This record gives sequence, structure tokens and C-alpha cells, in this order.
Amino acid sequence: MLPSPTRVRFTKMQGAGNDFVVLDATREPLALGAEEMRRLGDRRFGVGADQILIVERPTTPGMDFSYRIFNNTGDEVEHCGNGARCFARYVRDRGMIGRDTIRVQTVNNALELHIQPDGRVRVDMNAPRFEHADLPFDSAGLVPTRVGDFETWPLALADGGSVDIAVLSMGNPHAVMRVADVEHHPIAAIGPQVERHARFPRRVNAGFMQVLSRSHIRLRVHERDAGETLACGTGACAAVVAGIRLGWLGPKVDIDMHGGKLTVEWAGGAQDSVFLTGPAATVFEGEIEL
Ligand SMILES: N[C@@H](CCC[C@H](N)C(=O)O)C(=O)O
Repeated sequence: MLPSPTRVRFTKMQGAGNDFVVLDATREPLALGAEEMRRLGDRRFGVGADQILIVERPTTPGMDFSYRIFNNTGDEVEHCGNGARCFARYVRDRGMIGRDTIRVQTVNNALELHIQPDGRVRVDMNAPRFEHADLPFDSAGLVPTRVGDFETWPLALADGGSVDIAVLSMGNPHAVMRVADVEHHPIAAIGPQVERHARFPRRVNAGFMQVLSRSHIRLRVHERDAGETLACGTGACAAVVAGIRLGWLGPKVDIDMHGGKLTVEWAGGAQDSVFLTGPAATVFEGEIEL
């Protein structure tokens, strides 16, 4: 006998065009495998999303919820800034919590999210991490260039080219590059080479930033697994943190991405949290047989 298909209720959401399938596992557990995640994320055979978010009951005291994040390949990941904002709107708009400030645990973080009167969500993304082991990034034998109070690393690419990257973790790994004109930069060619570079054994999200002023950048991100997305929240945080440490940016920066605008604030200390503010909205709801 064939196993009976699983029917799953879902909500499709987006934050600055980075899109998500959100599933509620607070009432009963959801045991979905990687194949089912891929199906949900598939834009032709499923719902279509960059990431799948599963909302669960918390397991840590003081937390309101727990949530897990999967790329549309089915791989579980550590952090998702746009997803965190959608998560906040999801639980608040459904009356799953009666407050505008929400605490949620992820696989390696505890986040505080605040729904503002204008509907946007401000997320305390925690402090960035700079230890190469946190990404991980293997810099053995590379000679860094000191810029500001940070450094960039020369990364030789498979196609014979090379890029200068700043590396940091926002809970998930990021490599950030400064480019002169982000619209015309060959991101489809360079992004995958950086993502899959042997020096990043768990791969990396590759951000391409054009600095317009000390408080304004344009950013495109080739995300690990998902490819280039319309916006990446952790990528926006990583670009601003790198830009501040490299001396190019001030403490509050507006970020233009293809799917919308985000704002990132960071006071610059090693223990200081990064704050991400931006939109989050429901697109539609439905049920799918997996
Ligand atoms: N879109 C996200 C990041 C999702 C995870 C990323 N692709 C990874 O693999 O680390 C965001 O808004 O931060």
C-alpha cells in the first residue's frame, strides 16, 4: 500500500520580496523531510519560496516561540532576517500572541522582535561574530588587506578571477564584496563561485554592496542554496557591519534591494546587537498535499 499523502496548511509570506512558506507546528508536530521541503519551495511543482519557516512551541524558558528555517533545498539554516520579520507578523496577525514584542529561539540564537506602529518589524539580530571558525572560513596562507579596523581577504575564483571579501557571521555565514555598480555586476557568475568556494566548507552567502553614501547602500545577495533573492536580511546586516568596520558607513544605513528597502543599525561594539527593520506581509494561504 502506498503511504497516504500529508496535507499541510501553509501561509505564503514575503519580506522585501524574500519569500517564505510558513507552517504552524505549535499545535501538532510536523515531520517533513527534505523532499517535502523542496516540494514546498518549488515554484512550479509546489508553493514556491526561498525558505520554509516552521513555527514551534519554545523549549527554552522566557521564549514565546521557537522557529526553524530551511532553505528551499531542504537544508536547515541558522538565521534569516526577513524570515524573522515574517514570523513576527505570522504569530501576531493570527492572535497566537497578544504582544507586539516577541521572543523567539532559533537553532543557535534568541531573538527579540518588535512590531512597530507602522507595521514594519524591528529585529534584534544579536551581535555579529568575526571568528573565522564561526562561518567557517579557511584563511590559511591568505594575506589580508587591513581596511579601517577590519580586513578583506583575496579569494581566487575558479574562473581565474579574484574578489576581495570581508567575512563575518550573523549566525549564518556571509562574504561581503564592495562593487562600483551593483546593477551591472556579474553576480550570476561570481555569486555561485564564492558560495561554493573550498575555503567555505559549509558554503556562504555572497553579498555585493555599492556604497552610495555613509548611510545608504545598494545590495544584491546570492544566497547559499536559494541563489540571488530579492532581499536578504542577514545579508543586509552583514554588509552594513562590514561597511562600518571597513570605515565606509555610519551607524544607521538604508539598504535598497531589488524587493524593497531595509534599515540596519549597529553601534559598532563587539557585543552590540545589530538591528534590522523592514516590511513583512502575507501573500496568500492554502493547503497542499505532499
Ligand atoms: N533570506 C535570509 C537568509 C536565509 C538563509 C541563507 N540562505 C543561508 O543559507 O544562510 C535572510 O533574510 O537573512
